[in-house]
Amino acid sequence: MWRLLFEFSYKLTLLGDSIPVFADETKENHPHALPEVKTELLMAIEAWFMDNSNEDQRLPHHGDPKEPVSPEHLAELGVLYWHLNPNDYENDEELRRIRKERGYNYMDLLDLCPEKVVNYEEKLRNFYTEHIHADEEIRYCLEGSGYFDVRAKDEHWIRIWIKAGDMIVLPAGIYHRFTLDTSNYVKLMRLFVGEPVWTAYNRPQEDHPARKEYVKSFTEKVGVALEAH
Ligand SMILES: CSCCC(=O)C(=O)O
Ligand SMILES: [Fe+2]
Ligand code: NI
Repeated sequence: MWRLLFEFSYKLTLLGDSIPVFADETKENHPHALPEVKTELLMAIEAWFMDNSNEDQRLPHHGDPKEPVSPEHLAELGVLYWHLNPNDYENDEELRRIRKERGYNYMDLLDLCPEKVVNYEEKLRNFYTEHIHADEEIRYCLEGSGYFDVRAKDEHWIRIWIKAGDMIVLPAGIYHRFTLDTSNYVKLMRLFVGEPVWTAYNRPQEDHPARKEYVKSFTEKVGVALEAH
């Protein structure tokens, strides 16, 4: 049953444009507007404000009460999202179109497990150290799951749960970090424009051009508090 629903929602996304799927956008701007229940199926990504506890980073860290974050809110921070079919990524027209439109001509696969990654523990520690990049960070989850945390207004962390089929773009200059969840495994496709540069600049980076540009582009909507970061 759920598998059917999933496949249905995936087919619906194929009907859409190759822009990120947002619930409101689907409802209001498109001629093929979908009823509420189907719209919810399109909102495959789950995101929420994190609590402040120092417990295991691989736990969900929901607030009490839970505070979900919408795809529109993520878009205001410059975070983009698509849901694709992870079982056929080699022939996926939707992926091809996104890559073409956004110039993502480089791609590789990262299997995040101790057997396949040199300095596994150290890499995981670095991923979870708050940082920025000079370019977009584009990740497409093919298997497993994990958390991307991004900084929002007033120093709050938003936790984005990516699972198979979720593709996200973090804009250049956004403070973020990554951790595995309790499933302890993720397989990611990494995309890039041109020769990849994975350099991470740990916070603080207020004078980094990408940071300045990010603050300039995204403060209007998220408020002046971001400037203090
Ligand atoms: C495992 S990919 C996510 C980690 C990260 O932020 C990065 O690679 O820069
Ligand atoms: Fe990163
Ligand atoms: Ni559409």
